[in-house]
Amino acid sequence: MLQLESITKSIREPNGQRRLLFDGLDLSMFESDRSIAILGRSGSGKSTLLRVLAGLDVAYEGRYYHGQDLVPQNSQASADFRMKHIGFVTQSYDLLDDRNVAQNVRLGIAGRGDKSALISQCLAEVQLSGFEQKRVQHLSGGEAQRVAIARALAKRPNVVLADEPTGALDETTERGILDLFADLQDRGSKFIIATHSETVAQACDYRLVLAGGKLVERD
Ligand SMILES: Nc1ncnc2c1ncn2[C@@H]1O[C@H](COP(=O)(O)OP(=O)(O)OP(=O)(O)O)[C@@H](O)[C@H]1O
Repeated sequence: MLQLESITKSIREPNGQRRLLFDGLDLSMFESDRSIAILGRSGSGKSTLLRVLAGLDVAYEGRYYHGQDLVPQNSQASADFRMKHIGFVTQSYDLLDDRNVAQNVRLGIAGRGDKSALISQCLAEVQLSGFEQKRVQHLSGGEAQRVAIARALAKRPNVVLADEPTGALDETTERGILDLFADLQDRGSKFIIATHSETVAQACDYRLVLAGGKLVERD
């Protein structure tokens, strides 16, 4: 369903030298896969990999397929691809402070018109019914995380990418988010999660480690 083939990407270090971040990296997520954890030490490229998968970073060599289609490597076409197929929960949630919860979830839905029923349904899915009018700066970390997830789910994406989704949360809240992910997977959503958390990794079907510019399987 998603396939990265021989992805190569280099970055420029602060000292001006180029470093090979991805060195012929391959990744396959099949229709039957529910969740993949991407592990690896800090700086190994996990967030960059998610940005490539989201079509946000198109500066790479190699091929990225979504189904039979090659994912485009120009910004406008890859933005269309992302809007259609990918839900992205970033490390910092990226909620807009000057809008309420419903308006933030609305940002994840394409097209015009009243989407309030869909917004309420998405909020119900993350156990935030009734939060529509709440200002985002009044949310707890766990609630903000769930609004970011609701926004990612609103377009009914093929895949949800989550970057360190429980990094700033306590253990109980982390458990709640993982239960929510499991529930969403039961209902057909697929997840690729970059994480340092062993708890999150163990909750995923597959664990891959990003090291030396490639993904290798871990038990
Ligand atoms: N656009 C860019 N230009 C230059 N360097 C970049 C760019 N994007 C990322 N990097 C560098 O690439 C390396 C990988 O960064 P990335 O954030 O993907 O790592 P990570 O594995 O997610 O790290 P962490 O676990 O700390 O979040 C880092 O050294 C980072 O500074």
